[in-house]
Amino acid sequence: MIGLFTAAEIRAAEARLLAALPDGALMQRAATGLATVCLRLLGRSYGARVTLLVGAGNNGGDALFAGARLASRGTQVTAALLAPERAHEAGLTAFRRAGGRVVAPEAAGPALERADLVLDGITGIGGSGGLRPDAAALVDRAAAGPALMVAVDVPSGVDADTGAVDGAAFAATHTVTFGAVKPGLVVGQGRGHAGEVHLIGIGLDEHLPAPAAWQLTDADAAARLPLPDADDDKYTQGVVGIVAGSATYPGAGVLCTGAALRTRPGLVRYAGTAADGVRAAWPEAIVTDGRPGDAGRVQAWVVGPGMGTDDDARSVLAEVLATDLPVLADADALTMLAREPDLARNRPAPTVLTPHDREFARFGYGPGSDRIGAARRLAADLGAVVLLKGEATVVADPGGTAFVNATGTPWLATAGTGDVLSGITGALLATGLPAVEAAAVAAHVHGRAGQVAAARGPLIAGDLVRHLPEAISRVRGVRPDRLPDSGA
Ligand SMILES: NC(=O)C1=CN([C@@H]2O[C@H](COP(=O)(O)OP(=O)(O)OC[C@H]3O[C@@H](n4cnc5c(N)ncnc54)[C@H](OP(=O)(O)O)[C@@H]3O)[C@@H](O)[C@H]2O)[C@@H](O)CC1
Ligand SMILES: [K+]
Repeated sequence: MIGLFTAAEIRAAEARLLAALPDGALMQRAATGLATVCLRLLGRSYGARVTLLVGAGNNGGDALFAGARLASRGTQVTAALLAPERAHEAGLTAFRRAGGRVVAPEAAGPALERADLVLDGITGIGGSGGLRPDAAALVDRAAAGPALMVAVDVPSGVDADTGAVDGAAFAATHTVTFGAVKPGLVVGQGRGHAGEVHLIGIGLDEHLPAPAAWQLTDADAAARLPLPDADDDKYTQGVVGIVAGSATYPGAGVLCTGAALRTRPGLVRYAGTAADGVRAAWPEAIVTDGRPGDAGRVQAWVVGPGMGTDDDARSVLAEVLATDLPVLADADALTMLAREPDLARNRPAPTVLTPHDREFARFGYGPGSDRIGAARRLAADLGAVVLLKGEATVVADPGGTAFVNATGTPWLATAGTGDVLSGITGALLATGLPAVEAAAVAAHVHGRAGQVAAARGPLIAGDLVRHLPEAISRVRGVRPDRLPDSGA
């Protein structure tokens, strides 16, 4: 798992490390790693053109030292200094000594128009709020040019902790970040501004606290996806119950049940008024048009997608939440829970809520630009796991542990994809995974399914269900055309 660390946590760790190192050593580590990534991206040093945007802090110092390294290898490097009298002194000396050229921001136009790569060293973890006008103007000019855009540590104008962008910000294609990945690089608007993130180790790890926020890799997700073994039967691999869809709108029931089936628990039961549609689509499911209590034993429930919000729906929701089983509540169930949050508050078994922004807002919290903070707050309030959907979906548990999903794609923003996510999550809850992990792994797999489906063309929700087996195999690192014979 990849730990995500706030600016305050990084500063505290840096302070401990700095005390043990000679002056400037840490910045040299950062600048060396930064110059190495730039050279790799440029593909050459001699004859390449690089322009630095340099602020008055240590972020500018990193850029100047990296610029010095590039200049000494034959790259033409120009630095636009936003505050010449306050630029990092040792960095500027090294830069000039290596043959770097310095210009005022107003005179940076030609250097930006000709640059192969622009290095953004305006602000890093010390930045706050929207970029000031002079910095914003420089960033705008850089964006108009043809260069590869590389951010130093954090794209300037992006909040390192939350990913919030309040005004102008550097839109990077690559971000070279030091010591640890910051949440703001992977969540909210920051994710889109950071581009590909390159982590440079500077020896911080042993000084960092235990992370409160994580990103899963494929290997982390794969380790949590159960594989059947010789002793398993259909009841030992998890039985999930689905309450979704209606007689008039069976679609949500069909998608949710299909997604649960294709996540491969032992058994999927369906209870609800979309029974005919679900039965026709999925002969593998055990279907009743009765109430959840008529469905037979399950180990987790999914309730909500397309079920409506009338009195019947409310009483079915209450019945499911009154069980001592894990429950995933989505869509119409969230609308009802926003009115009556006590139904979900502090149940004896885990509850997972999966709102998108508008559903989240009905609980009265925003979510605003701090998506991790918002998910944590609602989770703590309700004593439930909250999965806040987005391009980078956030999962938080009541204790504050959070996961930011890395596999999202904008193609997932279409009708029915939420029903699919609910089915996947419910199936994983039924296998006994801790609820916060079930939700995080489900978001990961759902995103991979989106990527697999989108690679074939514009996707609809049913494509996600069809491609789930391939997505799960890919997460496991198995190429679908090289799957071993079953039983091998
Ligand atoms: N500690 C270490 O050893 C190591 C640290 N490292 C590096 O240091 C970075 C942190 O450096 P830092 O603390 O100096 O802050 P930094 O990110 O340069 O920002 C301060 C500057 O931003 C400016 N500014 C602020 N808001 C602004 C706005 N809205 N719009 C415009 N400007 C704004 C602010 O202006 P001022 O308020 O002073 O006028 C000041 O000039 C870190 O991200 C990493 O890159 C690495 O080398 C590893 C070793
Ligand atoms: K920066």
